[in-house]
Amino acid sequence: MTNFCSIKDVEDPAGWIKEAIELKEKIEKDGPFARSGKSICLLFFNPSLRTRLSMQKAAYNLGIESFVFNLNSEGWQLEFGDGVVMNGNTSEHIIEAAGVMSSYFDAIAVRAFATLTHKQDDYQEKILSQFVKYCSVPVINMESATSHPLQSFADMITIEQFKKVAKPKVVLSWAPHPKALPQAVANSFLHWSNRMDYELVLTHPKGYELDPAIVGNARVEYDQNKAFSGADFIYAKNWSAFNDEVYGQVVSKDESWTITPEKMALTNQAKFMHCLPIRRNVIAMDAVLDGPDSIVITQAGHRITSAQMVLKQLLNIK
Ligand SMILES: NCCC[C@H](NC(=O)CCC(=O)O)C(=O)O
Ligand SMILES: NC(=O)OP(=O)(O)O
Repeated sequence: MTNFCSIKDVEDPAGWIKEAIELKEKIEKDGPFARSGKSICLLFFNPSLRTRLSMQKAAYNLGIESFVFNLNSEGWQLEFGDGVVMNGNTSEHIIEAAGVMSSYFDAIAVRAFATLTHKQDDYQEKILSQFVKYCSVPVINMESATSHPLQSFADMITIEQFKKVAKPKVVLSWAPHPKALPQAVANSFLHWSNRMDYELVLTHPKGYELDPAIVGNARVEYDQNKAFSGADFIYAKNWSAFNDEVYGQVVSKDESWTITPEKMALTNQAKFMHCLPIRRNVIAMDAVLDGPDSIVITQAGHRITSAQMVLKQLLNIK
């Protein structure tokens, strides 16, 4: 594996889940690895709590030094265009920035959210692909325009930990949000769960259809109550519209889609999941988040489990 940018970089997701749990258990038993002499740069164009801290903790557990760089507030404004006359606001080209950082570190991890205004740039992964192109060391996706594989890998580890039947019913449900959010988490969740042996259902209001190529074998059910019936896992997430004419827009804030205890009662005592951060009483009610079936904290804990596996593989840590 040369990069970790999407599920395409992972041949055997089920094998990875197993190995990630073994690695977690080994670290819990034996403590952190000895210093490896390796180092990683965590580059953020957007805010983060879990991704930043879980990557740093995973690096610490593997004896890797991590350096955080909040590029928007602390770095030069980067230029990504080819052949641009740089007499405007951008001070440094990705060509030099990536070249220099590759000479300092053994891997570069990047968080760069979708623009939500330029669909083509977003779905061609304009920013992440430029890092892949110009970095000479592995690149790790810490949530790009269209995917968040570290999150989905953690989500699959969590489902495997909590599932009570061999083939659980897993429901990805849209929920309302005041702001326009990316499709990355939902896309990645579909990428990964399509590779698992799940009964996969996607539910959202009309107008929130996702890329059909990514939806894959998930069954789309526009009636949220029907989707929830008999579910073993409810994964809530908001995303903005994908369709061309309304790309990146909030086309509905329908409050009837908020996850309530009444809706959870339709399920097979489903576990409640969300990638966090979550808007309480908008995405899901307090009673759901504070109830016994919410596993969001364990899920966030597995961000370390997944990050450890990715770093160990990419940096060849023994
Ligand atoms: N990395 C996890 C989610 C990040 C982002 N959420 C957000 O921007 C929420 C912001 C807010 O609630 O104000 C998203 O949906 O892709
Ligand atoms: N779930 C997730 O990626 O959280 P952060 O945005 O806080 O990193």
